[in-house]
Amino acid sequence: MATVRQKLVLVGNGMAGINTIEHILKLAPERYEITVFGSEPHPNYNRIMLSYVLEGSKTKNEIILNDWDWYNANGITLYTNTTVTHIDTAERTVHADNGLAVAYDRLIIATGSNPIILPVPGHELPGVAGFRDLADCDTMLETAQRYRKAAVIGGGLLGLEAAKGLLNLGMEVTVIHLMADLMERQLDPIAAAMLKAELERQGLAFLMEKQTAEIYGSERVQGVRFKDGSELDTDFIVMAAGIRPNIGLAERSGIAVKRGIIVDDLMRTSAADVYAVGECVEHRNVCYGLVAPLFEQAAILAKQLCGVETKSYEGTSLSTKLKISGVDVFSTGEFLDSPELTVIRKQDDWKKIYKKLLLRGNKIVGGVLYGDVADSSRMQQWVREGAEMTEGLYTEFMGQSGETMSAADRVAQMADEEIVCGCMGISKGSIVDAIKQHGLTSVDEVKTCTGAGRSCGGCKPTVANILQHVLGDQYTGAGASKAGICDCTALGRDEVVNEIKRLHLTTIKEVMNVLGWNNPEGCSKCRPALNYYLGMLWPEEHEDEKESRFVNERMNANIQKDGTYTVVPRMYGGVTTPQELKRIAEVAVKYDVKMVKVTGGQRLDLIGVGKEDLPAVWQDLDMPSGYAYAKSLRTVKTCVGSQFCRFGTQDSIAMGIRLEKTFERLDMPAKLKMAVNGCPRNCAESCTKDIGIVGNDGGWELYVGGNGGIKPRIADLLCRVKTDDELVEIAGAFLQHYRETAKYLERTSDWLERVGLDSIKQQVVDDLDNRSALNGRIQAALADVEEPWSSAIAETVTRKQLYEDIKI
Ligand SMILES: Cc1cc2nc3c(=O)[nH]c(=O)nc-3n(C[C@H](O)[C@H](O)[C@H](O)COP(=O)(O)OP(=O)(O)OC[C@H]3O[C@@H](n4cnc5c(N)ncnc54)[C@H](O)[C@@H]3O)c2cc1C
Ligand SMILES: NC(=O)c1ccc[n+]([C@@H]2O[C@H](COP(=O)([O-])OP(=O)(O)OC[C@H]3O[C@@H](n4cnc5c(N)ncnc54)[C@H](O)[C@@H]3O)[C@@H](O)[C@H]2O)c1
Ligand code: SF4
Ligand code: FES
Repeated sequence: MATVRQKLVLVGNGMAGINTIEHILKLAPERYEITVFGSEPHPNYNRIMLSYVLEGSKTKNEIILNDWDWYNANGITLYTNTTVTHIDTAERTVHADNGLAVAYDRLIIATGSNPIILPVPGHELPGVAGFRDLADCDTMLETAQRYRKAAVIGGGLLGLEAAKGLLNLGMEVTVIHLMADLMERQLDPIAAAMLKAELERQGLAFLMEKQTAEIYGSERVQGVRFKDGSELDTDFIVMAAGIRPNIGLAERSGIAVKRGIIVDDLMRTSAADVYAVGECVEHRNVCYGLVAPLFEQAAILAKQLCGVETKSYEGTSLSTKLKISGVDVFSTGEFLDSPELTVIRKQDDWKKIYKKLLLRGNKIVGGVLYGDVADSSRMQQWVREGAEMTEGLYTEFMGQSGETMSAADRVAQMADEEIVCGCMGISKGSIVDAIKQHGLTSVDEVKTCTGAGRSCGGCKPTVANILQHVLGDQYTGAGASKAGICDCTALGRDEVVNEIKRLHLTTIKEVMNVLGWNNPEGCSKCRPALNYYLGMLWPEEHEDEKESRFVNERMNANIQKDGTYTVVPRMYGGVTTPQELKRIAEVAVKYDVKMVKVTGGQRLDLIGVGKEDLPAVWQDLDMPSGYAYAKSLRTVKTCVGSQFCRFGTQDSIAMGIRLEKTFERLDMPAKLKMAVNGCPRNCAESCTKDIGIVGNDGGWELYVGGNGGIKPRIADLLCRVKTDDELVEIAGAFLQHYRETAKYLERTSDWLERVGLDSIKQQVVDDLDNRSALNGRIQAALADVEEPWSSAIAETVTRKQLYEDIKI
């Protein structure tokens, strides 16, 4: 006879509660019939990642931790949009706001916290929001579309992440802070001042030591008035002045509460068989607001509920990292100087690096890092185990920082018990064991198997370094050819691009710092690749780092073996005029070029121009650059087509010119060529082009992925279209999809073989929403391109430095 399952009810579908259920499902999957109540309409999601949803580097779907199928597959009954209003501890039943009553044998309360909304006059006006859940995120995203000025009240972790998110959305943001120092609960005044200076540099404004007295406005928020009488005009206010444990339900139901729901070391509340976990809890007079302690509590509670022997919960020593790109700040344990503590400090105002350790007696009790946080995990370890300071540890801390060590050395030096993933409490040793035992080969596999990287994602670069350390050359995340990056990092191309997106990294230096590059300067492989990925991801924000480009792209001309250059002006669609030809001839004579050559792409090449003459040649030609040197659209070769050819069914010249004018100048992963033909006779040879177009009676055929170079490949038919506009739209979607998913230097022919024609068809032809989104993004990127020759002529400094070797 099957055993009857006990009824387990969870109130609160958030991170701590569901983490407890995940443990229970592993420990005793048959033990409970599980019911979950959640006030929000979503399945369990990663609240930490709301900061990334706000800044646009993650979608809402991407932050779902357990989707609807997970609940079904594990036989869990989930009531979303349903708030439990009362617990009858005598009847062992919970009652919800929709009239539902569910009996329990065991009950977990995991109701989290609520943001503190300052009860000042005007706090109920439209335009005042908290930042706690997906609904708040939606409010902020919508507001940023319609309004310009935002104020964030509270300069703690949440306030600063909210402020940076709103800034990235294009708002003017002022942070209003009560205290003299930002993040005064985690940082000392020195680190706080460095942080403020960096955030000001990134564009945030600050009003310090300001106490909000009133929010004013007639229909919606118009401004804030402070106790000192000063005011700030604003269209929107985010309150991020701390959180308060959500204890209303427990209190109403007669369960003992103070600031939080009181629990003992086994997470038991004052009511029989009722447990609590997460931010709603008060344990030994402490309420937590970070996931690491909550996950520790969850693991202990799950064991307790499954009858597995467990240690008791003794509290957690906290460490924090701010999730803002370009700002590396870390704090653990105690962080303020005081007379009874010994301070070890290293401050470098030029490199903007600050490190501090605090000792009570000789025991390490806390510390702060700013600018270089590579030592964070070992520092956390020292504090966690209450390590005694020794000569060896002192030299380790004051000497070579983890940042200047190679990644391999850093990982090799880590002790097995050193925690790599602070959120989930996972050590280097357990990651190494999992890699070896389960044959794991990627960061994602480590995440699925061990949980490391599942919360804030901050440990992923270290996980990648451990994979490389354990697997050596077998780790395919590394190595130039496979990853599209190089040996300066253990991360693969997709991991690097995803992290750039997730962390909103905007410069090459920042990528290398934040993602723990082995070689702090990078190399000739990764620098151009990163420059491309950054420009592709952030077309408006990224400032092209020209010094990271290959020489031909830096010079806007191809260098030849004798040190001279070639100049190829644009001839859209291969069409020129007598006037243009005359000018080209005059320039060729004036600058004594060595040869004038007709290229395979239907234009003219002036070969043998001296470097110092380049700007003058471009100026005299008065034609745009043909990009013959660039990873970009080179030529659009056209046949004669219906304008003149007897067989022509389509105007290939007009279409070729339109395509060239639409897509020229945009950076691509590799060089790119097109051809347009007026009929299937295919005189302009579409089959060997990245995009080859063939006209027929009913419209156009679009071929992709052709190549006529070292590795010839005949293009595949992508689709047939009826109108010119549809053709340009699909070409745009194809190009953007290629830009976003190809490895740097990967031609469309290799890319197509790798990702598959069917998948490309689905993304750029069949999925109309995606097609239009891709077009939106390529248009945004095209809006930012400029003509390089005229820019070089206009910028005197560039001109002198690059072409005349004059140091300025
Ligand atoms: C923007 C943001 C960024 C963050 N970043 C970090 C970070 O980088 N690192 C870190 O460690 N922590 C971070 N945190 C904090 C972290 O997200 C929380 O500590 C964690 O989510 C708390 O988990 P919890 O399960 O206790 O509460 P929650 O995740 O809040 O879950 C509680 C759930 O219970 C529901 N609920 C409440 N009452 C009821 C009821 N009566 N009936 C039914 N359902 C109910 C709520 O709607 C909610 O969905 C961040 C928080 C935010 C908001
Ligand atoms: N990266 C992370 O780890 C991260 C990110 C976001 C949120 N969180 C967590 O979410 C929770 C909420 O974050 P938080 O920043 O709101 O809480 P917090 O308590 O850490 O910070 C609140 C800040 O608001 C300031 N403040 C209070 N009253 C104010 C007033 N009237 N005017 C101006 N400033 C005022 C305080 O001085 C304090 O610095 C915390 O538990 C935090 O740990 C963590
Ligand atoms: S492809 Fe057709 S239209 Fe174009 S030139 Fe050749 S025959 Fe004429
Ligand atoms: S440190 Fe946050 S997920 Fe690993």
